[in-house]
Amino acid sequence: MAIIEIDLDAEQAAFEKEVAEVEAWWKSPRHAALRRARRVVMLRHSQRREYASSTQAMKLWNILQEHLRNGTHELTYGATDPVVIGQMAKYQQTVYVSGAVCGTTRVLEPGIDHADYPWDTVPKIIDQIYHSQMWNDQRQRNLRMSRTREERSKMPFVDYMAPIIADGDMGFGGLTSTIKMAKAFVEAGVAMIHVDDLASGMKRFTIGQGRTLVPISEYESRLCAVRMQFDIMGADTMLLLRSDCIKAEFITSCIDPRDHEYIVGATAQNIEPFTAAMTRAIEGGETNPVVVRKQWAQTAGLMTFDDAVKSQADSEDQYLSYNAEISKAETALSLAQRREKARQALGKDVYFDWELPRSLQGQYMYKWSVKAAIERCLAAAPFGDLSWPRMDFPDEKIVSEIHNAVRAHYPNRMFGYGYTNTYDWEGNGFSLQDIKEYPSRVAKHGAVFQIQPTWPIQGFRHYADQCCEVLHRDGIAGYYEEIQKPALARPGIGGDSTLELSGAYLADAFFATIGARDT
Ligand SMILES: C[C@](O)(C(=O)O)[C@H](CC(=O)O)C(=O)O
Repeated sequence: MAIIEIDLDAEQAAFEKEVAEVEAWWKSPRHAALRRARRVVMLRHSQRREYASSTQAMKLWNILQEHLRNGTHELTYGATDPVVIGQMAKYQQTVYVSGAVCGTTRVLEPGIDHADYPWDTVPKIIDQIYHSQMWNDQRQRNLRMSRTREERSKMPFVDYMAPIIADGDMGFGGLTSTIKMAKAFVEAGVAMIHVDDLASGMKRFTIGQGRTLVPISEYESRLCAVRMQFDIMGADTMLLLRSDCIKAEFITSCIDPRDHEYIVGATAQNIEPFTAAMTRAIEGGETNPVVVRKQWAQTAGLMTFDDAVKSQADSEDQYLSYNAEISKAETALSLAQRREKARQALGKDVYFDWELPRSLQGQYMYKWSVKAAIERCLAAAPFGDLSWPRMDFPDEKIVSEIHNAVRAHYPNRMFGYGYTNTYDWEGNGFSLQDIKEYPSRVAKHGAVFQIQPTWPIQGFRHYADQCCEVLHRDGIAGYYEEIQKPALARPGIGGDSTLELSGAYLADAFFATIGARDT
């Protein structure tokens, strides 16, 4: 370590110059001047780096802006395998990396999408994918430039440098983990990540329990942490603001008044807390909270406070007067403020207790609504580039309602949209033609980036089953007949392109360039 004489004026001048550069950088259309340039520059180290993440983010930004202008959309798969991603580059403009897929297939201890995998799992996969993209790009360039112009005119040029969009889940716990995750993603070359408002480790798919949200304030802190880290690195990396409000059933805390309108309480008097019922049920051998809650709810009179006012008002006019009062509020009213307004309108206290339904883990019950989803999208909007009110069922009406409400404040807002493996198209009355039209319809509402994220689980299982059955049933002849021959016959898969795709000639090119004679 060298202790050196420093010119304080020069140090100050360099610092002020960098602050001015950051403020100028943030004047671009993509940046809301939400962050504090001086604090950000104070958090930077002295060696500035350029990141591929910025290059890929601007490439993605331009792709999505083009779709926004044209009312079209990018629809891509989740994927983690470099061979698969090499093929996707022929058809899709981007690559998505799913947390559920990584948490199931790329970790020592698999687990489906409780997001309980290590925070650096997905960034490391992005790093591997980005390196494979660069290798494909290098391989292709060497092959093309070893051919004549005439030959090249007949060779398809594949843009392997597809921007990668990654699942940052809920940021993996504390804000320092979120910051480290964001840094690792930028260093790996990601173009965009999404971070959501879910609680860590609270997804209980197997028992059918709904998702658990964190308070809006915690969600904002997560997003601010990610944006701050991008700014510290001077990276143009994009942030997709995901909210899982739709179909959420719980929230971890009532600390933020903006959530109070949606927290559910008991209105029946003299009932025992859910935790007492649950503890007794466990002692009796029933451990599924969904079963116990269903039974307990029958006598609890569960509803939001506003609904409790409506049910306990002595007249429609009393409730209308309450509703008129709360509708006038400029900011979200806390439960205490709602209680006061109800007391004035009804002339009595409204019985409502949101502590009674709390789970053994302390979660409050939550009643989602389109209004709640809109408010969360609006709270998050200043921190990122696209919004994604995640839903796992097709409903263009909800999409348009939320997107239009957000665009009333952010006119050119772009949106993400995800399809899950269990999308119940038929159950929602969709014909095949409706399904064909749906992505373009939601694109017209700004959903320019759409994903089928868990294809590597459903699709791979499907085709792996087919291939394994062929080998099991017909041996290598079956492999030859049903897989090898069709693959070799397919352009860009087999034949001499197998050699090209393998890139074996690249090593020859290295040796030829080195001039090595002993190979
Ligand atoms: C997109 C997602 O976060 C993922 O991990 O791929 C999942 C996918 C799924 O559950 O089908 C999600 O939408 O929550």
